[in-house]
Amino acid sequence: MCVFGLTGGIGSGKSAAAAAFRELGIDVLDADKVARDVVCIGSDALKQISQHFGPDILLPDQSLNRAQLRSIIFNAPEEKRWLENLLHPLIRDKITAHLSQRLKPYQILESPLLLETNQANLVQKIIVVDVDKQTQIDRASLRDGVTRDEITAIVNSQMPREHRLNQADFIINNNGSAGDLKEQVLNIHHQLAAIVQAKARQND
Ligand SMILES: CC(C)(COP(=O)(O)OP(=O)(O)OC[C@H]1O[C@@H](n2cnc3c(N)ncnc32)[C@H](O)[C@@H]1O)[C@@H](O)C(=O)NCCC(=O)NCCS
Ligand SMILES: Nc1ncnc2c1ncn2[C@@H]1O[C@H](COP(=O)(O)OP(=O)(O)OP(=O)(O)O)[C@@H](O)[C@H]1O
Repeated sequence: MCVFGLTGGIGSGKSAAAAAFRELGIDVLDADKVARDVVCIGSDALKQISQHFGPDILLPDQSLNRAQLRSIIFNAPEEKRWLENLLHPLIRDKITAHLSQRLKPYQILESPLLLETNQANLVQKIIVVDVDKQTQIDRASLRDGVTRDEITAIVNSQMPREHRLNQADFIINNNGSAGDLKEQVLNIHHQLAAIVQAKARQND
C-alpha cells in the first residue's frame, strides 16, 4: 500500500489540497482530526492534560478548552514539549491503525507536523503545500478569527519554510487561486498513480 504525505505550515492550504484529492476519489487521513480524537471527553490523555494544566483547561461539558491550550503552548515551549510527548505517540499509533485498514490504490496522510515527527517514515513521498508567509498569516488569521500575532507565533514554532521545501518530492504553490491549487493536485495525482502502477508491475 502506498501512502503519500501532505504537509505544510498552518494555513498553507493542506485542507484545501486534501479536499481536491478527495474529489479525485483518494482517501485522506487528517492527522489534526486524529489529534482531536485522542483527547476526546473521558480519554486517558485528556485526564492527564487536566491533571497537568489544572481543571480549568476543561470546558463545562468536560471537553478540552482548545483555545486556552493553544494560547498556553505557543507561548511556553516547555509546555508544548510536554503536550507533544504525551500526544504524538498516541497520534502515531492511531494513524498506523487507520492506514492499515484502507484499501484504495494509494492514500494521503495530511499532517501539519509530518516532517517534525516520525510520521514522515509512514509515507513514501512528501507533498508540501507552500505559500508565502504574508498570505499564510492573512488566510489563517481570517479563517480562525484570531490576531496575526497569534498566527505568527504558531508559524515561528513550526519548521522553517525552506527546510520543509528541501524535503519535498512535490511542491504545490498555493499563492494563486483555488482553481490553480486544484490543477496542481490533479497533476500530482497523475504522477502518484504512475508511481503506484510502476510499483505494482515490479511486484508482479
Ligand atoms: C493546541 C491545540 C489544542 C489547539 O487546538 P486548535 O483546535 O486551536 O487547533 P488545531 O488542532 O486545529 O491545529 C491547528 C494548526 O495548528 C498547528 N499546530 C497544532 N499543534 C501544533 C504543534 N504541536 N506544533 C506546531 N504547530 C501545531 C498546525 O498547523 C495545525 O494544523 C491542538 O493543536 C493540539 O492539541 N496540539 C498538539 C497536538 C499536535 O501536535 N497536533 C498536530 C497534529 S499531529
Ligand atoms: N488558493 C486559495 N485562495 C484563497 N484562499 C485559500 C486558498 N487556499 C486556501 N485558502 C483558505 O485559506 C485558509 C487556510 O487554508 P486551509 O484551511 O486549507 O489550510 P491548512 O494548511 O489546512 O491549515 P491548518 O494547518 O491550520 O489546518 C482557509 O480559510 C482556506 O479556505
